[in-house]
Amino acid sequence: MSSPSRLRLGSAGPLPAGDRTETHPVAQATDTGRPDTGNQETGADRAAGPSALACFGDFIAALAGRRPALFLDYDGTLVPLAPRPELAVLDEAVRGTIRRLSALCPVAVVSGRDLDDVARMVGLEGLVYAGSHGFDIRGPGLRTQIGQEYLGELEGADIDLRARLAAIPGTLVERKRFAIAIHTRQVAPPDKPAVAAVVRSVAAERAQLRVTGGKEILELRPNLPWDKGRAVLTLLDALGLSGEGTVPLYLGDDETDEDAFRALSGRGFGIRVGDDTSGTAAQWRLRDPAEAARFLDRLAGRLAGS
Ligand SMILES: O=P(O)(O)OC[C@H]1O[C@H](O[C@H]2O[C@H](CO)[C@@H](O)[C@H](O)[C@H]2O)[C@H](O)[C@@H](O)[C@@H]1O
Repeated sequence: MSSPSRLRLGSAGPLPAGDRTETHPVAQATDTGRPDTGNQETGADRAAGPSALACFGDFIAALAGRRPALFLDYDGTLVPLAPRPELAVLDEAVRGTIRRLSALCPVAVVSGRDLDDVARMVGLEGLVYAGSHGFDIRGPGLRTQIGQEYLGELEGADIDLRARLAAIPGTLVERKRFAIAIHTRQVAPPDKPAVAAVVRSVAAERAQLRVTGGKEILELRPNLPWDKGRAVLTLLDALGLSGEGTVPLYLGDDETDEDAFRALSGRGFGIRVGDDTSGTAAQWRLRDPAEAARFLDRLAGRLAGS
């Protein structure tokens, strides 16, 4: 993505209303390109929105000739979830697909991970990366950080959390520049409520921070009206991608990605990755990161041919 040099907090304005205005064709495997025989739809599946892979032709039709701007979540979307963050390594083939896509359309990676961490895991130059759930953004000619005045509070909370969680086996505290993740994936089920209680207690003592959730994770982040949705809307404006010729696509698997799905409602398309798509604001779905990889590969092929 080419980019201007400055972004400011609030430049995205308030989130759009949560109503969904798009209508979508009934899920049918109508793609005239490569048929995808492994993704048969069932009525139950369809309730969550059509598969962007099984219904690839419909998906392409919904773009209506507009150029996509691609926003990609990392964990659970580009890579399967792993027992620990450092084990969620991007497959080389997927890296190649993202590289190919970045030559065909704007691509940004929007992650809960620390900015440097996700940029290293993806390992591609020239993309826009938004780390710490959009609080920390970097791209070619582009740099912005939201909530620097909260860093002291985060530092204090990090120290408190580590001290108070040390006695609970399996707890992992991951410090990102603008957030702290407390992982419970390795914690014994009976101990998980105790971890949550500590996190909520630390947050209650620090009004500058708020708690958000995710898959086997609790996070503390600056108590600001900022999230992945606001970050994506701001990026669209800042990168000159707000015109009618561009359609933003956001792939994500988790509750923090729902902020982006809601923000893009009426303006682009959300694609929820994962089995459980109940309650999502996304209009499309993909079963898992493997399907997401196949979808992205197919999208690259289609964009290269068009
Ligand atoms: O926005 P994302 O890119 O999806 O990042 C969300 C969080 O992802 C990571 O945690 C998750 O993935 C881990 C590795 O697979 C898994 O062990 C953990 O249970 C998941 O919650 C990352 O470590 C966090 O910092 C991100 O906020």
